[in-house]
Amino acid sequence: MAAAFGLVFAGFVAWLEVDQAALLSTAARLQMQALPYAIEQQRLARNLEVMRLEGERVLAGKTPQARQQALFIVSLMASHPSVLEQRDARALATEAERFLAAVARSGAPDADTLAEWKRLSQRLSLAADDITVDGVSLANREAEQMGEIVRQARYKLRSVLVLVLLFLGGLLLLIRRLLIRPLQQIDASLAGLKDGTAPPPPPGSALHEMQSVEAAIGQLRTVMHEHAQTRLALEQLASTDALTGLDNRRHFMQLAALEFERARRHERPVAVALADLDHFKQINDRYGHAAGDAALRAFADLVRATLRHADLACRYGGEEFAFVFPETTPAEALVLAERLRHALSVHSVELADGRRLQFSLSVGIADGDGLSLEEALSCADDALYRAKAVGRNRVVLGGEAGGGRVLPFRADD
Ligand SMILES: Nc1nc2c(ncn2[C@@H]2O[C@H](COP(=O)(O)OP(=O)(O)OP(=O)(O)O)[C@@H](O)[C@H]2O)c(=O)[nH]1
Repeated sequence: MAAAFGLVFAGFVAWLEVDQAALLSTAARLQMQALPYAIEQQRLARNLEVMRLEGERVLAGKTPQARQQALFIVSLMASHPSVLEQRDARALATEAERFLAAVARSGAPDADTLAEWKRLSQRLSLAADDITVDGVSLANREAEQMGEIVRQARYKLRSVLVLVLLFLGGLLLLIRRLLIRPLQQIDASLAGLKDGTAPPPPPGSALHEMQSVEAAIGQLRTVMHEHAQTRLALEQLASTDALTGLDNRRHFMQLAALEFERARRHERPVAVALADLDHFKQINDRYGHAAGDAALRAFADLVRATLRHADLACRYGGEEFAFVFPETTPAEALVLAERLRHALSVHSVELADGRRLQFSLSVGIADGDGLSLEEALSCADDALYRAKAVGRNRVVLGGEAGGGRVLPFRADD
């Protein structure tokens, strides 16, 4: 496009240069020929006019001296180089000079002489007019030609201006299509690349360099997406118990500490619980380790289905599980734990050989109010110990909330 524009533009410039040369040569002609010619013709016309006027004086002269003086000037004009150079003027001037010389010699003119002079005078006057017009018309023609060249040049300049505007408009459109829009798309893609989910910029540019950038962003997106997936997977691994899918103990302790801090700051209730599957060793021994694993997974599913979304649950270790119940009083925690215990008591796990396995749960609960997380867990551990001690498959509220007593909370299954 730039090359085409350059060619057309150069053509216009060359065209304008032709006009400029024509203008210069016309101006030179006007200066060197037309104006001197006009001045020469003016001089000739003036001489003929002077001849005519002096001829009038010859005819009107009262004395021979006056007529001779006027005739002398007539002769001077008739022999002027400007008159002699022009054939028609010279002939007319000679004719007038001879006629006036005769008149000057003969004295007072008669009617025929006056009539003859009148004709000669008219011819002199007309010749002077014609010569004046002729001199000016050449200069006029040259001046008109210069005006025409200037007018043409103005049209051409306007055409060049329109061409330049069209080129600039086209250039802007191209820049927008090939550079600005792809850059905006690349910018949007870069802005959304943080999580690796941003789509790569659609191919928007015909420019090779821009396509390379777009392709690089597509690759970067893929790498970042994989990186984000890997990071998520690692975070999951680092915070989740592989067997049950519940939070692991380390992650649980972090979340629980935050929850305790929040409850303490806002003076809100919070409760904790420790749960232990009963006689789990027997399950392993009787049905095998895989059955024990299946039981642990089934219990985790039950936890997820039974507890509220805001409750925290983790595999605390082995067959032991820990819970934090935010915004929950000890009495409400008892209800929650009992709901879980009851759900397990009516649940059975189908083993690989088709047999169904049933097992129970003991839970110790503690009020977190005024305690640290560790203190509350220790209190719940005591309650769990008591639940085991008084027969298992029950929920026990420990600490002061339990009134210093073991409170078996066992519903009828
Ligand atoms: N299958 C399986 N068993 C586990 C896992 N973790 C711990 N155990 C077993 O769980 C059993 C826990 O037994 P104990 O601590 O004696 O307690 P228990 O048999 O449940 O008896 P109580 O707690 O007093 O009711 C051990 O035999 C462990 O090997 C596990 O991930 N999978």
